[in-house]
Amino acid sequence: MAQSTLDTMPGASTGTVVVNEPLNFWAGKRVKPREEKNAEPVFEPATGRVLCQMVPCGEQEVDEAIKSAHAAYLKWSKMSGMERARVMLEAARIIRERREKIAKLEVINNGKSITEALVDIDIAWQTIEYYAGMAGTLAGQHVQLPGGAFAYTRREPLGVCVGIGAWNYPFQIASWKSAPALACGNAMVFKPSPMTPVTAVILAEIYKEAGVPDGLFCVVQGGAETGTLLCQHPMVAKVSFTGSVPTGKKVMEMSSKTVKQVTLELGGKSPLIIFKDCDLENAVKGALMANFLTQGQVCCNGTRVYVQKEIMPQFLAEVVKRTKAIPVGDPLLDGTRMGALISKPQLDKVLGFVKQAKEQGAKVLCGGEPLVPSDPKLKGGYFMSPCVLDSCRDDMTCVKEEIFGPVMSVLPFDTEEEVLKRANNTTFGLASGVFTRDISRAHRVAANLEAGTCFINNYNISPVEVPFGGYKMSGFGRENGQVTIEYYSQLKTVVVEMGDVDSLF
Ligand SMILES: NC(=O)C1=CN([C@@H]2O[C@H](COP(=O)(O)OP(=O)(O)OC[C@H]3O[C@@H](n4cnc5c(N)ncnc54)[C@H](O)[C@@H]3O)[C@@H](O)[C@H]2O)C=CC1
Repeated sequence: MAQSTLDTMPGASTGTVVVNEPLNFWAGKRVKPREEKNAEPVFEPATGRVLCQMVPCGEQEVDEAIKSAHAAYLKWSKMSGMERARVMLEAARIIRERREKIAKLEVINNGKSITEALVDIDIAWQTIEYYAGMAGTLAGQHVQLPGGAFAYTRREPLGVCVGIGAWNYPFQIASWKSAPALACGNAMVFKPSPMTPVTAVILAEIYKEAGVPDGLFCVVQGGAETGTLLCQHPMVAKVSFTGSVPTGKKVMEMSSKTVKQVTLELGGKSPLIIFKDCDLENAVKGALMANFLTQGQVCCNGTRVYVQKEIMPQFLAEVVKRTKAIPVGDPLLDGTRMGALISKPQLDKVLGFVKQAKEQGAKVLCGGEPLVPSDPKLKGGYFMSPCVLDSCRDDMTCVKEEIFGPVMSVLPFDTEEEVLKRANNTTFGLASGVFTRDISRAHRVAANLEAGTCFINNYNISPVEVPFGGYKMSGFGRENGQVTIEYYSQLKTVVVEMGDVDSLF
């Protein structure tokens, strides 16, 4: 078996790691690309250096991976929930044991701070542990019918599921999708984003080491073409996708050809509403949490910050002071709180949003500029200073579109009724938040916000036990929580006659 990247990167620091191991995984091992001709460089965001080559899988490779997953599915789905749970708990244990190394590799490929990456890896093993716990609880129902007849339901897996991931949470997304899939008895073929190909294969190695049948969790590398092959493959029963709205629509359309089930976790432009009766200190902290995690590249970020007029001056003064104090730099250093954006095009796109906001009349209170850290090895990195925009209006591009970078847009409001209307005036509906000390108002606002999640007096808390997913064009289906079992399983009804057939003919 090829060496794991984790073994080849001892003492890794920013600017030193090169990944040479094959990044595909099926039939229980890393698989070299068939041909290298479409290889694309993958960059280390903190330095702009080439980290590895991503070689997309073609039709034959995708087919091999799916067939290998199907063979594993036939074995895995026959095991009891408790048997599956034991293997999954072992996988969770191994991840926990290697959390530092996995987190480091994630940072090197993604650019986020090590502090955040460690949290991501912890959430990953917790997700696997949580769904391992649920595997043994999967059960049907018994229904008594007339004349001694009865029916029962069996909760059965779907088969081979496909996971397609985004680049902002590479290892965590792979875990969020695979854990419930595997708990229910499915197999999964996962395609990471072409920009973050290096950690999903570590998860595949760990599942293998924990004892899943060969092929149960496969990784195929590639971009849109490989994703299309996965969505079109007749042996795939379900696609769970995380990414942008336009790609989500394509995934849904392609999956409809063979009536595959689909879960879509798409983008957002979530509102965070701060009332004058809030605890201001907590509201400011909440606004920072809502905007600046993972350099602002988070789908559920609360990027439209509505602040009641009376407290606007105090809010702005405090939020700007704290935003300016965020340590931006080498993401592998413990003291860093903001690393590099994912790519040069993403950085340019975000800076473009800031420029346009200024043209449309917004006031930059801080940040919004390219940043070159003093450490010379970081001079080619994709850094920018976190930005707070004031004097925003609902019709500005920065308030309407998902920026996916560290840019907070602040908007004033007068009344609850007015702010609810404005907050809901969007095609997105992933998340929302409210800060107030008035308990009735908090729940009334939560009930009236059109979004899959509402945070009261906090923001961006996503424990595995609670469902996560969107309203409106932010998608459908859920990840995490008990309900996700329903998105990775199907019910079979078995009707049992105990007497004679009462035929009408
Ligand atoms: N809501 C979220 O969590 C995310 C939102 N985004 C938004 O999307 C923008 C573009 O980022 P991308 O990574 O290009 O997002 P994307 O939506 O194009 O890509 C997400 C995943 O889908 C795959 N994919 C692309 N085209 C496909 C197709 N035709 N069929 C099947 N799979 C396909 C990609 O390879 C990747 O794995 C970002 O700037 C950001 O605004 C990006 C990532 C995550």
